[in-house]
Amino acid sequence: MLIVFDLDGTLIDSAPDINAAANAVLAEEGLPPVTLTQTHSFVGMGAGVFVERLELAAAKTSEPERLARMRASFLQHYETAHALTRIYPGVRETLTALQDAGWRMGICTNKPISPTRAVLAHFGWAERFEVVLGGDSLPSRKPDPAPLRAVIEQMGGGPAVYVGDSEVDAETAQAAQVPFALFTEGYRKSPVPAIAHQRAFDSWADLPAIAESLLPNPA
Ligand SMILES: O=C(O)COP(=O)(O)O
Ligand SMILES: [Mg+2]
Repeated sequence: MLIVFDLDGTLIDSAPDINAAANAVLAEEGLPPVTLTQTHSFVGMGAGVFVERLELAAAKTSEPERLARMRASFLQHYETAHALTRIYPGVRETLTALQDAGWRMGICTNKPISPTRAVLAHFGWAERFEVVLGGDSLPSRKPDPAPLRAVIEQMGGGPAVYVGDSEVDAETAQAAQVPFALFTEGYRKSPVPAIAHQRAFDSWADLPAIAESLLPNPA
């Protein structure tokens, strides 16, 4: 029994730090800041797309040189951006409950792998997840199913469940043919019914039963 998690907006509420890193980059360029709500809407497709969206929102234009500068600076700020990040309520307890119930855990995120590892270490989770793939770990990233498939394969295969907060996660799970549990309190942009999912939840305490229900019935 494998359970694979998305990271930003699913296990952790990292948008306040991403927002602060984004606004530090914008300030360096003499550009106006973006709001936390705007940051929510830019997250999901990895850091490269995030900075593209950021530049366009703040400058209204895209300039290759500025974009390259902003990307490099963003990654630098991102590396240590933990102070405002919080684990969602109930996540720690639920991870322990899942482990006790025999689930093995992995992460499939579009966050670059270096800040991913840094934030996991910050929360004492450096060893918590058996396999962790970031948005730049493979040539493709979500919604391509390859990273999710790779996490499952590297964990040895078998029945798996994916847990995420976004349209991108839903699309990834569907393409990988992995049952999907949608955490509704993250950074999704669409109403819950518009996002393909098998089960939805807003309280982490509900996840163990939901995950169980998503496994294929024993023959
Ligand atoms: O960094 C992003 O764009 C999204 O990260 P996530 O895949 O963990 O939600
Ligand atoms: Mg997410």
